[in-house]
Amino acid sequence: MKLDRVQLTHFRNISSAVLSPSRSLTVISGKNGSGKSSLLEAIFYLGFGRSFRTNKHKSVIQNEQDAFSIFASGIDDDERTFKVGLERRTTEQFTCSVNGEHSHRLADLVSLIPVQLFTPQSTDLVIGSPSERRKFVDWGLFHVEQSFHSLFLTYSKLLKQRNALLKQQASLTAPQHGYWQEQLVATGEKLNLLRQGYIEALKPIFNAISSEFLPEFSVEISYYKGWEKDASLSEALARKQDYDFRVGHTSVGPHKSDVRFRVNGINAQEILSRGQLRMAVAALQLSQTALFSKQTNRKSIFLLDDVGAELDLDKRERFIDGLLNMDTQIFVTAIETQQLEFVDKYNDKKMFHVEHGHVAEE
Ligand SMILES: Nc1ncnc2c1ncn2[C@@H]1O[C@H](COP(=O)(O)OP(=O)(O)OP(=O)(O)O)[C@@H](O)[C@H]1O
Repeated sequence: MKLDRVQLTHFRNISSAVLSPSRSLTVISGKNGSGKSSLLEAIFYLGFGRSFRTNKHKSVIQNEQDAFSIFASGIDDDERTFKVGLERRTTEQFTCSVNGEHSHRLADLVSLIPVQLFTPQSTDLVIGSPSERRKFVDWGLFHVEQSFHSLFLTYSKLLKQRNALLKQQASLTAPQHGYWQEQLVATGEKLNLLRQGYIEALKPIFNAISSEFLPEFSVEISYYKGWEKDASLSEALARKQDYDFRVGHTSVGPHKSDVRFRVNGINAQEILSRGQLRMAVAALQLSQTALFSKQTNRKSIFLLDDVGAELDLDKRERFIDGLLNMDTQIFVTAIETQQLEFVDKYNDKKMFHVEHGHVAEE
C-alpha cells in the first residue's frame, strides 16, 4: 500500500492542501503550530476513521467550517490503483468512499489502509493502561484475521449485555439469558486464542529487534489473557460471579487481557529511562510491521510525529532504516530538518515544508 496523493480540505489549520508523497520517505518540517501533525492526523484518519489526538471529530474540522474531507489515491499491494475518501461533518455524519463507491461502514475504508503511528505519547504502549496494548494487538489482528472484527464486535455486545444483567441483579442462567452467556464464553475464548497466537508470532521477531535496540537489557513480552491461567473462561466467570454482582460489571475475560513487558525480570517502567522506553516502543512497532508484512504480504504506512523529540539521532536512523528496509511508506515530521540529517543518504525521498497551514514541496 502506497499513497501517491493526499488532498485535505478544512482540516484543522489547513484550508486546502495537496501532497504527492514519496512512496518511500516523506519528511514534513515546519515550526510549532504550522500544521505538520495535522497532515499525519489526516492520514491516520484514513487508517482508523478517527484522530490520534482527540475523540471529538468536531475539533478537527477547521473553525467556522461544517466539514473536513480527505482524499487519497495510490497503489495497493497488488499494484492496483485505488482512491479513497472520508468526509466528516459537524453534525457527526460521515461518508467514506472506496474507488468511487460510497459507504457508511468505516471498516470498508480502514481495512484497506494499514497505518501505524509513533508519537511523543507512544510510551503509553508500555507504561499506559492495558487498553493501549490491547489496541496494539487488535490492530494486527484486524488486518490479518478476517474473523477478528466481527468476533470483537460480538464479544463487546455480549459483554455489555452481561454487565447490564449484573447491574439489574438478574439471573445469568435464566433460560432467556443462558444462551447469550454461552455465546459470550465461546466468543471470548476465540478472541483469546487469536490474541494469544498473535503475541506468540510476535515474540521471536520482537526478541531479535529488541536485542538490537536495547542490547544492554533482556526484554520479554508475555500475554495475559484476562483471567486465571489454568482456568477456562467459563470457570473464571463462575468463580467471579458473586464478586461481579457486587461490583456490577464483569471482572474477568478478554476485555481485561494485557501484554506484559519484563526487562531483566522486572517491570519495564521501573528500569528503563524515557528514551529507553521509546526504544522499546520502537522495537515493538518495528516487530509489528515485520509481522504484518510476513503474515499478509502487504506493506503498512508509518507515521512518525515529532521524531526529534523522541529518539537520539542514532536511534532515529536505526528506526527509519528498519522501516524502509521493510518497504514501508514513511511520513516523518520534524521542526528542523537538521534533526534528520541522515536522510541525505536516502535517494527516494520528498521534503515538504509547512507554514501556517500551507504545504509546499522543497
Ligand atoms: N479546528 C481548527 N481550526 C483551525 N485551526 C486549528 C484547529 N485545530 C487546531 N488548529 C490549529 O492548527 C495548527 C496546527 O497544529 P499542528 O498540531 O498540526 O501543528 P504542528 O506543526 O504539528 O506543531 P508542533 O510542532 O507544535 O507539534 C495549530 O496552530 C492549531 O492551533
